[in-house]
Amino acid sequence: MPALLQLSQVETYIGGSRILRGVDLEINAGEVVALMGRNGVGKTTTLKSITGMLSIRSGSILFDGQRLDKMTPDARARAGIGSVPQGRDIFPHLTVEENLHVGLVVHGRKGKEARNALDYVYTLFPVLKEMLSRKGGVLSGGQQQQLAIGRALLTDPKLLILDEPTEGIQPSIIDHIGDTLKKLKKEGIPDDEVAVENAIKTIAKEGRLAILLVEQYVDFCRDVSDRFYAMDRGVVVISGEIATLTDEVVKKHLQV
Ligand SMILES: Nc1ncnc2c1ncn2[C@@H]1O[C@H](COP(=O)(O)OP(=O)(O)OP(=O)(O)O)[C@@H](O)[C@H]1O
Repeated sequence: MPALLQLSQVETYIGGSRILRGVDLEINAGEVVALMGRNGVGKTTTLKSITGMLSIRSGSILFDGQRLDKMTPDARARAGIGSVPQGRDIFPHLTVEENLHVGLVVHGRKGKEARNALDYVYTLFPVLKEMLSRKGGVLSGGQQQQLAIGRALLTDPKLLILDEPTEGIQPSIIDHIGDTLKKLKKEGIPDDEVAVENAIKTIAKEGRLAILLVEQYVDFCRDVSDRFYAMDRGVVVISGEIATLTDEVVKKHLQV
């Protein structure tokens, strides 16, 4: 079967600088793939090249048999690319319910189909159902992340793109390495992060959509992903099954 998403030799420029220098990456239907790498290597640029926030200069992006890189961002979303950008992008002055409805309205989902889609989101993120009338802006970082993922799911994507889903949930996790990480892990991680992690696992198990996530937190990636790609200076330097993401690989390609 051909891959759901296939980037071939993608080059993307920002303001005259060649940021992506020939990225090759594939995602199969139902797969969870982690895109990793140190700061500034081009992970977000890769995601933006897929969603259409940035145009590619050369190479190609195929999605579900279509040439994605020729399409507008809107058309890409309609083709089945759902995205939660860094910073989450929820509407702070709209309620949780209104934020979710934006996802439905944009994709013209109504009636029973809309209700079923909402029920699925509430099953994944029960906290959202309890907070329907709250304003998005007053939710915690982790709740906002759940809302943003929930809203993206309502567009019925075939591929969900998440840029740093644990960011803002527990900043210390990103800052600390080694022992601190292990200690944090042993003592348990907060509910919000567990909710996001469990949701990704549930989605993965059901195989109803594929997920591409950019994530700095290696343990989180090991937990939820099937495969990984690591980038350095605008290209993929190593990729493979998540079991091959050894500490050695992490040290060589991911640690600062
Ligand atoms: N608007 C911009 N103008 C100029 N350079 C930019 C711009 N946005 C990003 N860059 C540069 O492009 C490179 C890749 O950035 P990108 O955001 O893709 O990296 P990243 O791997 O996602 O890193 P991070 O983890 O820090 O988000 C960086 O060197 C960055 O400085």
